[in-house]
Amino acid sequence: MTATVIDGKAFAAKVRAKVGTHVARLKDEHGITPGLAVVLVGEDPASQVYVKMKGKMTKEVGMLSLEYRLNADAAEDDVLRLVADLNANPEVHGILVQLPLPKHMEEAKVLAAIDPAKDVDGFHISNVGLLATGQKAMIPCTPLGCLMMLRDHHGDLSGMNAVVIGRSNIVGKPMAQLLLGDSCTVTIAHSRTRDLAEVVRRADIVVAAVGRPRMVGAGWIKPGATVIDVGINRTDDGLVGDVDYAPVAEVAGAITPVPGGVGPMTIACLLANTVTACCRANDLAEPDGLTA
Ligand SMILES: NC(=O)C1=CN([C@@H]2O[C@H](COP(=O)(O)OP(=O)(O)OC[C@H]3O[C@@H](n4cnc5c(N)ncnc54)[C@H](OP(=O)(O)O)[C@@H]3O)[C@@H](O)[C@H]2O)C=CC1
Ligand SMILES: Nc1nc(=O)c2c([nH]1)NC[C@@H]1CN(c3ccc(C(=O)N[C@@H](CCC(=O)O)C(=O)O)cc3)C=[N+]21
Repeated sequence: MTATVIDGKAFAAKVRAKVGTHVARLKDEHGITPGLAVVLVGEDPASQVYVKMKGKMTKEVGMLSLEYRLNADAAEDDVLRLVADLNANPEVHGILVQLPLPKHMEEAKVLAAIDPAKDVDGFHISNVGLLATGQKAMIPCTPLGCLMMLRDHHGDLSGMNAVVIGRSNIVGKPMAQLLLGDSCTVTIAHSRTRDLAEVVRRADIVVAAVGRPRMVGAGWIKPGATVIDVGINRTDDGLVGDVDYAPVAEVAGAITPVPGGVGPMTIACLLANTVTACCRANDLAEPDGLTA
């Protein structure tokens, strides 16, 4: 048996098309162009690639794309001032500060400075708290993209056993919250988890967000389980996920590839969140199916 490949690239294109339709409607009917501002501090090559991809796709769906680049040795205050300007700028509906920030900056402080209504990453503690209490929030893009693919593949997720490997604030924890919100029985595993293989073998849904190339092997997977690979690891063999793809695909029921899985969905969800933020800011109806 070979797993169904969940084509994140194709799914992301559909999400972006839907976003584009709404952007056109906001322009035609309300004279509003949703705007996304991306802030990049420093010259990390991977971050530069993502920021470039984000800018290109933002423009493709008809939104305003603003990019701000600061030197790696910029002061934290420079970033805070820029964020304050963007908070006050009516053309900007979404603000993303690319992570990680240089070590001399306090990430939590910078994230807390972003207007929660413009926090399209969903990293502000207000949005984290709203998600945790089941209220309307901005949802982090990577977990949102994973949830969309899972709902599309399974329909109802209620009662399924989900294991999330990784407990970061940007992927693991919000992913677990979303799965709980869809009534999964959720386990969060991390570096101190005992007998990870045995924990993962109980899962109907596995989300791997670790950052260790090909860590999740075929022997960990319950036959027929759905495997979502969030990992992006650059190795000598090129870009690989946290899942040992070929052997796992022999056991799993469905699997996302790397590249072409979660990554493109992350960017599509960023655009979706920007439209959602723009609609909320203007008291307009939100498009269906673009948030959790
Ligand atoms: N496709 C996309 O759009 C995105 C992809 N990514 C990728 O996803 C991966 C995870 O990212 P992120 O959450 O930011 O990473 P972090 O490094 O912040 O978190 C990694 C998590 O994995 C856990 N972990 C590390 N080693 C092990 C192990 N041996 N066994 C079990 N758990 C372990 C850590 O546990 P502990 O907490 O105990 O240290 C931690 O909770 C990376 O490859 C990253 O590049 C990230 C964001 C977006
Ligand atoms: N504030 C903030 N928000 C983020 O969402 C954020 C961030 N900081 N810092 C870095 C991580 C990483 N991330 C990715 C986005 C797209 C792909 C993506 O599209 N990947 C392609 C491959 C691209 C390639 O070849 O490198 C794919 O998987 O098919 C990957 C990773 C967002 N992140």
